[in-house]
Amino acid sequence: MSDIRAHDLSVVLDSRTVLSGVGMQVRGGDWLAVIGANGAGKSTLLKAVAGVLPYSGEVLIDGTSVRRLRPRERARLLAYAPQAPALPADMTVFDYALLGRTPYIPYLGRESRHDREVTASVLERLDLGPFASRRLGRLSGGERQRVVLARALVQQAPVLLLDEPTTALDLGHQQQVLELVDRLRLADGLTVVTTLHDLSVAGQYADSMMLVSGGRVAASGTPVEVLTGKLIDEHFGARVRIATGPDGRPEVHLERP
Ligand SMILES: Nc1ncnc2c1ncn2[C@@H]1O[C@H](COP(=O)(O)OP(=O)(O)OP(=O)(O)O)[C@@H](O)[C@H]1O
Repeated sequence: MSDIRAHDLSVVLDSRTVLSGVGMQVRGGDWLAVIGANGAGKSTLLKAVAGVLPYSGEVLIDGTSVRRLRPRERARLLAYAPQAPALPADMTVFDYALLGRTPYIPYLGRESRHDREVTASVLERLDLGPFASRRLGRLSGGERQRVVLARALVQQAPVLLLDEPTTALDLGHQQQVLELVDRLRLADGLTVVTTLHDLSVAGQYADSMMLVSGGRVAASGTPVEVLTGKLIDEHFGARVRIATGPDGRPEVHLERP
C-alpha cells in the first residue's frame, strides 16, 4: 500500500493562479474524494499530482518526491485517468488499454503474454470484452470513458487518480465502475483519489473528502464533516438536505429553494 501526500501545491496557468497552497494526505489503501464547484481546481489538482502539469510544491509517494522518479518509475506507482482525453480514433480498444502496460515493457521490447492477459481481464471486468477490436472513434461517450479507466487499471499502479470517472456512465455502469475500484482497493490495497460531482456517491465510497474552492482547500475531513448543508450552500450555492444513509454516511438531497 502506498500513501500519497502533497504539500503547498500551486499551479499557474496563463499567468493565473488556479491552485494555491493545497495540501493533501491519503493513507495507503484509503479513498479520497475531491469535491468542489465547476472551475474550483479539482482537475488541476489531479493533473498536478499526476505530473502532467507543472506545479510548485511537493508530491510524495511513500515519502519519495515524484519529481525524483523517472517517468517509467512514476507510471508504475501512479495511474491517472483524465476526464476526457483526446483518443486516437483509429486505435483499437485493446491496443489503447494495452498502453497501460508501457511502464513494464522493456525498451525496444514487445508486450508479454502476461501484459495481454492483464489487459484482457480488465476489459472483461469493465464489460469491454466485446469491444476489444473496435476502433476508439466508434464508441459511445460512456464506452470511451470506461476504456480510459481500463487503461489506468491495466497499469496496476498502487495509486489511482480518477478524474470524474462516472460522468458519462449510465447508473448501472456507474455502480459497476465504483464497485470495481472499491474491490481493487480492498483486495490490492490501492490508494484512490477521485474527483466526483455526485456528492452522495462521493460520501458513500470515500474515507475522506476534500472540498476545493477557488483553488484552495475549503474543508477536509470525513464525509460527515465535509458534507454539511452550510458548506454546500457556501461553496456550491445549492440548497440541500443531508440525510443519514447506510453506515451513518451522509446522503445529499437537492431541495427546491
Ligand atoms: N490552460 C488554462 N489556462 C487558464 N486557466 C485555466 C486553464 N485550464 C483551466 N483553467 C481554469 O482553471 C480553473 C480550474 O479548472 P479545473 O478544470 O481544475 O476545475 P474543476 O474544479 O475540475 O472544474 P469542473 O468541475 O468544471 O470540471 C478554471 O477556472 C479554469 O477555467
